[in-house]
Amino acid sequence: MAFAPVLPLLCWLLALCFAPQWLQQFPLPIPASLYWAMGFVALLAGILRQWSWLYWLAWLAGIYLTIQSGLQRPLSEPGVLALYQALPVWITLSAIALNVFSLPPLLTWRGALLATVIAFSPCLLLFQVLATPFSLINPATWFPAGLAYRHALWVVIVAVAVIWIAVLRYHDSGARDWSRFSAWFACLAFLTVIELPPASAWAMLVSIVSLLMALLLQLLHLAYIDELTGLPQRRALLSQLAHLGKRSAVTMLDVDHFKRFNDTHGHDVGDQVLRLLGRILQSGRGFKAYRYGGEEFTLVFRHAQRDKIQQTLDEVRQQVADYPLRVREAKRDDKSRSSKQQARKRRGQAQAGGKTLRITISLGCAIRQPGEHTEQLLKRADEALYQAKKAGRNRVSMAK
Ligand SMILES: Nc1nc2c(ncn2[C@@H]2O[C@H](COP(=O)(O)OP(=O)(O)OP(=O)(O)O)[C@@H](O)[C@H]2O)c(=O)[nH]1
Repeated sequence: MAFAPVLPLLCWLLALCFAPQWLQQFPLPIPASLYWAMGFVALLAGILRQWSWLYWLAWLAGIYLTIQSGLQRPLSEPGVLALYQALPVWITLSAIALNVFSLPPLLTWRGALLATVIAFSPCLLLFQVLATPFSLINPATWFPAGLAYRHALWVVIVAVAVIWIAVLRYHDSGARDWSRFSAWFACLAFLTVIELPPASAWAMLVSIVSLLMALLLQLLHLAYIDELTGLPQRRALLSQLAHLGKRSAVTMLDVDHFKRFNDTHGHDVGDQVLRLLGRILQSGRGFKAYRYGGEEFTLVFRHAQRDKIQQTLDEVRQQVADYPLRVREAKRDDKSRSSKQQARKRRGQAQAGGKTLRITISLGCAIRQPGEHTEQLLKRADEALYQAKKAGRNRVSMAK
C-alpha cells in the first residue's frame, strides 16, 4: 500500500515511453483547473489537520506557476533556457529540504511564512526570464543546451531517485513519503519532455493524484490502524467480521497480569510489551490480528481446522513466552510501588540499567458454528479466554 502513490507516476512514464501521442491527444482541462485540484487537496488536508501536505502543495503550486509564467515560450528566448536549467536544481534542493528539516506547524506565523516562501521562491527564478540583464545566476552558461543536457538531467534524476528510494526503503517509509518522491520525480521528468504540449499538466496531475492518494491512505490509516501496535483496530475488525466466512474461527488474546506489569515496570514498558505483541502477531501466519482494545487482541482465522488452529495458537503463545524483552526502566523502592503519584511520574521515564523480562498471554478460541452470529462467536471466544485465565493463564483454551 505504501507504494500506491507512485502508481500514477509509473503509468505516466510508461505512457511517455510507449504512447506519447496518446498523452498529447488526451484532452486535459488545464491550466486553471489544476490549481483548483491543488486547492481541493489542500482543503481536504486542512480539514484532516494534515498540515505537512499543505507545504508540498504550496511547493507544487509555486513550480506550476513558474512553469506557466516562464517556460511556455521557446527555449531560444533570452533567459528561458536559464530558467529551464535552474528549475531542476531548485526543485531537487527544495524537495530535499522539505523532507529533511522538521517543519513548524502551519498555523503559526513561522509556518505561514515558510509556506509563502516555498510557494513563491521558485518565482524568483522567473527573474531569469523577466529581468535577464539583472540575473545573478545564469545556469545556461554552466551546461551546454540541447540533447546532452537532457541526457545529463536523466542521469541526475536517476542518481537522486536511486538514493531517495534507498532511504525510503531503509526507513520503511509510508505512502506519504512515497507520494513526495513521486511529485518530485514527475516535476523533473516533465523537464525532459518539455516540448510535448500538455507535459506540464500531466506532471502536475500525476503529482496532485499522488499526494491525494497518500492523503486518503493516511485517512484510512488514522481510521483503522492502531498507532501503538501498528495493527488494525476494533473498527477494522468489525468490518472484517461483517464478511466472515462460514468456515472461520476467532481468538481473543490477553496479556497475563498486565495491570501488575504496568504498576511494577511503568506504563512505558507496558507500551513496549504491546508493541512487541503487535510485531509478533503481525508476522504470524494463518490469521489476521487486530487490537481489540487495551491489552486485548483478536485473531481471525479463515478456516475451521481445529487442530491446525490450536497448533498455531500454541506456537504464538510459546513465541511470546520465550521472547526476552529487554527494557530500560526506572529504579524504584517498595514504598513507591503503592504510590499513584510516583507511578504517574514514572510514565515517560525509561532510565537506569537494562533488564530482561518475560511476558505470557492467554488465548480463547471459538470455531464458528453453522448459522452462528459473529457477536455470539466473539462472546464464545471471550468465554474461552476466561477459561484459559481461570485454568492458570499462559495457555490456549478452545471453546466447545
Ligand atoms: N501500558 C499500557 N497499558 C494499557 C493500555 N491499555 C490498557 N492498559 C492497561 O492494561 C491493564 C488491564 O488490566 P486488567 O484488565 O485488570 O487485566 P490484567 O492485569 O491483564 O489481568 P488478567 O487479564 O486477569 O491476567 C490496565 O492496567 C490498563 O491500564 C495501553 O495502551 N498501554
